[in-house]
Amino acid sequence: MSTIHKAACIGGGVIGGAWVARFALAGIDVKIFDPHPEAERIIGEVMANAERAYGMLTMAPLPPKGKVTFAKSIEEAVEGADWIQESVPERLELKRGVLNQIDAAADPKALIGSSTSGLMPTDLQRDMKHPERLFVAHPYNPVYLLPLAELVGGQKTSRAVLEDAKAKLAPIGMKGVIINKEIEAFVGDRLLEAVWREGLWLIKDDICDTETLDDVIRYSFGMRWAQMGMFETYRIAGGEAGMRHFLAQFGPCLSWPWTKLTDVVDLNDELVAKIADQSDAQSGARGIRELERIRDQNLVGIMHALKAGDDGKGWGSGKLLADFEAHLWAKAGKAKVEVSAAEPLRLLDTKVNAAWVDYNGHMTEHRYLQLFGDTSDALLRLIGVDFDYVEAGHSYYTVETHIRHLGEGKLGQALYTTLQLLSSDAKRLHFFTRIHDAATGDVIATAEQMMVHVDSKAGKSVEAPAEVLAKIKPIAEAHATLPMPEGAGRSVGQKRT
Ligand SMILES: NC(=O)C1=CN([C@@H]2O[C@H](COP(=O)(O)OP(=O)(O)OC[C@H]3O[C@@H](n4cnc5c(N)ncnc54)[C@H](O)[C@@H]3O)[C@@H](O)[C@H]2O)C=CC1
Ligand SMILES: C[N+](C)(C)CC(=O)CC(=O)[O-]
Repeated sequence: MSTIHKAACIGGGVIGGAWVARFALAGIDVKIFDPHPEAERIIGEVMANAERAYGMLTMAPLPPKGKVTFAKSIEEAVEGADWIQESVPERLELKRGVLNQIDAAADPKALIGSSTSGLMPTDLQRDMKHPERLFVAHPYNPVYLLPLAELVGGQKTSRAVLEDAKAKLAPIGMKGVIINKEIEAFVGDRLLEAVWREGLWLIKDDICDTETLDDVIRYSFGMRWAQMGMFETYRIAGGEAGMRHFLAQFGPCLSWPWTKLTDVVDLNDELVAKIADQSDAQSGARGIRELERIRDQNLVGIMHALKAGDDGKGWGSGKLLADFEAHLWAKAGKAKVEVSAAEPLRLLDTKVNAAWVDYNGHMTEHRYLQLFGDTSDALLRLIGVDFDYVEAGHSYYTVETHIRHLGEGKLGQALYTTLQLLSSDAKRLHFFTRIHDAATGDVIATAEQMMVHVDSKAGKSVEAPAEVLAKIKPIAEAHATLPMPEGAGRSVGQKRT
């Protein structure tokens, strides 16, 4: 698999800082050059929000975080890098100067991506000595969560470079889409600019205020667009006759006065003040980092929902997340778990993250089940029941769970889980899992569970194969000597009088 070994980020503002987080959280060392006097603080804050978001996004084993260092010059930053991402302000002359400097100092084989939102790559690469490796890699904010990068080549960009860039983005959880032809603002910003322009008119003409306009988006088509794009959505809107009927019905609207798109609004001081004041009234009570955290948590929730889409196969960005997680599990290899007769298996280490906390201010009940499920998944991987095994048509299904809540999990609290095998046979695994407070070792919850080995295609229980049973045997033998856990075999309730 084609991978990035070392990255350089030139410019570490809103977008550059989030590229740094994307690279570092994928385990890639990053060197940054940004002359801003507060660059380290700003990137540190973006990094903290990104780490918080990844804590919510996935339980898959992220690689050790890449080293993030600051260079004193472009030359120092790009030394040894095989992917260099330019994210300086959107001014052609400035970008050209920076890209020429990168080009002169970098390894000639290093890929150079520009974050530009709309400048043509042909214009950017004009004076470069190795222009074939320059392309636009246009991301979306926040880069560490939104997976898309539009890959756009200029006249001198090699097609192989675009393909290589696309391949190198996959292992960091991103989807590179190669755009056929260069055009200002590419595809995404062409669409966004159209909506933005129309929005400015609606505010200027007092049709609505910024809050109403945002509500119209987020309670309606904004939700649709997260899961299907424009054409698939409108195909459904055409009813059983699909897109042809949709076009026949709504095509005539194109000639109605529904849009002012051909007129550009005059963004004068008066309109700027009007929009800024309305935006302050709408969102000014919260700081930008707080808004970022709210946005990130919502985006994570959307991706989780989409991961379960299409009957669990995953859909759109959720399917991409599932693929990324499978890649992380495969890369991490088999976890080294100590099988001992002295204690249960320690299978999972985690922290209570913000999305797990409910209105009572502590970890909400279904997150306990999630941790118990993640722990039993870790047991299954240990005995060879991994993604390939499940794909081939067999698995273990949970048939019974009894959870006891003995303490609280608070935001940020470090936890670990342990699992004791109580009994097993050719079909069944019966085990007892504890969630511990990592600081004290105290048990805050337990679950007793039974799993049955199944032929998932036939939909019936069957005996596990010899190689799986052979891996269960040493665990069963070791755990046979452990005392029966307090609480095992309990049922819910009190005696009826
Ligand atoms: N903000 C957004 O939503 C998006 C922005 N982009 C693109 O990303 C690029 C950067 O935009 P933002 O991050 O929003 O701007 P920004 O203003 O937040 O950051 C730009 C950074 O570049 C630094 N810088 C200025 N001159 C430099 C130089 N000579 N060498 C190194 N660093 C230098 C600045 O100190 C600043 O930290 C632009 O091309 C923009 O079009 C792309 C997608 C979304
Ligand atoms: C406003 N913008 C043109 C810089 C936006 C983008 O380029 C993409 C995004 O994140 O919306």
